[in-house]
Amino acid sequence: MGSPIPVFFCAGLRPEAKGLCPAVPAMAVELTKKFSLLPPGATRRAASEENGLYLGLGGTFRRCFLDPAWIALAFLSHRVMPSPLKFGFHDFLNAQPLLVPLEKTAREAGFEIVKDVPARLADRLHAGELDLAMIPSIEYLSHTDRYRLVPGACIASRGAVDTVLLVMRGGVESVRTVALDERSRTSATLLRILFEDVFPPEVQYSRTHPDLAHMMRTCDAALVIGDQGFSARANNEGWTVIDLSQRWWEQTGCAFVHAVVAVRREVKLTPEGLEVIADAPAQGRAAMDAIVGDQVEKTGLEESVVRDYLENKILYTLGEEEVAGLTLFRDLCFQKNILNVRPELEWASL
Ligand SMILES: C=C(O[C@@H]1C=C(C(=O)O)C=C[C@H]1O)C(=O)O
Repeated sequence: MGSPIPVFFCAGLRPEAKGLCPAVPAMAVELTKKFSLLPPGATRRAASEENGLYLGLGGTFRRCFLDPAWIALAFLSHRVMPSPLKFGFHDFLNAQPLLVPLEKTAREAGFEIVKDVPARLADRLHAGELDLAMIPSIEYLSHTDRYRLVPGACIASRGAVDTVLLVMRGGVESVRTVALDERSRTSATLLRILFEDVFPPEVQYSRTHPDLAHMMRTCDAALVIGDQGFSARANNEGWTVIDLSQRWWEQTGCAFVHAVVAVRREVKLTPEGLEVIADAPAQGRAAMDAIVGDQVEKTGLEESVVRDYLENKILYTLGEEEVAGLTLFRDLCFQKNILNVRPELEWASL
């Protein structure tokens, strides 16, 4: 039977929904919300039945049939079925091996995927508009009082990542202005950690739209992340390009964790929810050929580039080495007064 039942139940047991009733706006809203849990076709099935009760659908009511046996089942499933949790995720190329499997399993795990760029996801999670999200790791570290870390999945790298790039017109000593990709929080912080003592002290930072040509016209250097990183190397006008993850690796010998899944402390994850997140890296690996094929078509990049990036450059499992890298990043942020406390990493559990 599955998830359609609660909707029938809601409609059926409300006195105002019985018979050929007029639309009751409040009820329509409630039912419409529940529809996000319905598998495709359920509403059509409901609407095509004869001789029954009326079901709210997008502000109107349609006739549907209600079997008494469904009522009992519906009663039980209705009681245990929560509204979907809003799960924010960025849509960069690097996220696809997690996003593709998560989008497949989201509904049954009780998630609704919401896409945005990393910095906006962080703001939306902070505002309570999202329940959990893949956010820049510095955002998790800055708000450990409000979030817990979800085990299993992350966006990390060990050595060159190819897409977190500092682009400079001249040498580091001549950098006075740096344009920061406005979608980034972690890499902007990593730049400070790696280059604060190397850039001249008067260096000024500004957040801008990630258009490298414009950034380089208006500033001496630019920080770009995500898919724009690929064009930064291709359209290089004699600029110096430094891979920040490679630099981090050379200086620390540690993995770097760019983004993590954080859940608001007041949000309870279900065992299924935790499981699909922890399982996403393996599911992504299993579906890699199809993901690479789709992304080659979507991005126009060479297959070898996409495959190397997704299979070798980006790491998706939040394992021990990634946690060690995240912990070191936290400690350095604390030393540099970017964090004013040195927070413990606290995990989301059942
Ligand atoms: C590796 C990358 O990591 C990204 C860097 C982020 C940041 O700087 O805040 C956020 C999400 C990550 O996906 C990349 O986008 O190239």
